[in-house]
Amino acid sequence: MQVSILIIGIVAALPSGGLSWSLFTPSMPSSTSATFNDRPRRVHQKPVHIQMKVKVALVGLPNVGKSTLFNAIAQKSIAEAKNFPFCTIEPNVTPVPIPDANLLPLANVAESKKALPANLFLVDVAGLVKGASRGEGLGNNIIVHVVRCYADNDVIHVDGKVDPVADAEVVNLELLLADLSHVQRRLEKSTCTGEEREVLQKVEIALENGLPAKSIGLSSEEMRLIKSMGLLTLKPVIYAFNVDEVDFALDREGAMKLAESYMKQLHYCDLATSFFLVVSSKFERLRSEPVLELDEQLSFIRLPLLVKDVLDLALVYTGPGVPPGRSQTTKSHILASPSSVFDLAGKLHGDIQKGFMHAEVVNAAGLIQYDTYAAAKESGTVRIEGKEYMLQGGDVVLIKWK
Ligand SMILES: Nc1ncnc2c1ncn2[C@@H]1O[C@H](COP(=O)(O)OP(=O)(O)OP(=O)(O)O)[C@@H](O)[C@H]1O
Ligand SMILES: [Mg+2]
Repeated sequence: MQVSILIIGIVAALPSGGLSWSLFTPSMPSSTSATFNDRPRRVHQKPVHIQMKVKVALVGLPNVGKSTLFNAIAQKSIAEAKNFPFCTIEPNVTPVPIPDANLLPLANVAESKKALPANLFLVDVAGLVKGASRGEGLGNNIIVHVVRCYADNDVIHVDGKVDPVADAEVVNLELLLADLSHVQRRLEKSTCTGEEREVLQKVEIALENGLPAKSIGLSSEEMRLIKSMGLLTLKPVIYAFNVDEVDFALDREGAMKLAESYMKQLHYCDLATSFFLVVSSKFERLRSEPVLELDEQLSFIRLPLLVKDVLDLALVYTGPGVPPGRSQTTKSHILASPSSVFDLAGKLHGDIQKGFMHAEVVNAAGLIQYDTYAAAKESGTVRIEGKEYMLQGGDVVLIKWK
């Protein structure tokens, strides 16, 4: 079995509009920093409504390593990853747990038998090629665009040579064209009127000029009007530059710098809402259990964490406080943002929402200071909230219902 690495670094567009290094490899100097100053900055646009089931699509040219990365992140050999283009035809989907340092301590406090992390759903789609825009990635919340950087001559490249920027642009253009044809089809319909038509006309002009829809700074109201179309270029993008594992092991900083320079050369890309990682997807040291805790050795698990940050997902917990014997599980949930405690009750069970009386709420970090839920309650750390209470990330919730 080959022992190899997959290490990730990120240059992320911060909500402030600036770009800064955020590196997770311990050997990288924390002072490393870079800013893209050569493009106009736009305000980071967060998606307004997130589904409970968060889907992450891996897109890219054929044979760039999407399925290999999919298997590495899922820690299972699910997708066939072989050295020939269009190996993947039907999409593969797998749940991927979001690593969460709070979950096991909370399960201890709750005396739960099981700890269930919140999952993202990773979707490995067929390779995209020039002129074949079919809207892959529709229905997903975020796109992870896998770009081949590894040079291995034995692995076939659809265009005969490895050129990360040219490859990424082919895919970006395909995403733009898929949206353009989608928007134009909608505009042809007589039912497309008023404000919706105005927004789509704006989007059409942007797309015709090679600009992703998200780059034009649509308001939340405008986003809402066209949300059901699921336009690809409105979704946040994480570029995953898939590099040779040996090169990356020898010079991580060099690989990061190179990836950063690729980002700067992209045209059909909105840098303000784009993020990148450097990965070496040929990671074959699979585990039998999903990875729940952060582990620097297995730093590919940073991808789910980055997705969580980019989509601004809040995690809340249930389980602690339920009398031992009744609940066996401490569970983490991804919330649509913003969500009330009443919404969460509905997600748990219709009867719990129907019979909702009040909720006990405590912050996870506060609760794990105590040995038991009862001790936290006695100390006054646990609050009582009504159904309008808007949940905060890190809330531990016990719903009282009749
Ligand atoms: N970092 C890497 N270094 C070297 N080889 C790699 C790397 N990542 C993937 N490969 C190899 O590239 C080939 C294609 O990988 P994979 O099947 O994952 O691509 P894919 O993008 O899913 O392709 P398709 O679109 O055809 O389904 C495989 O032989 C895989 O082992
Ligand atoms: Mg594949």
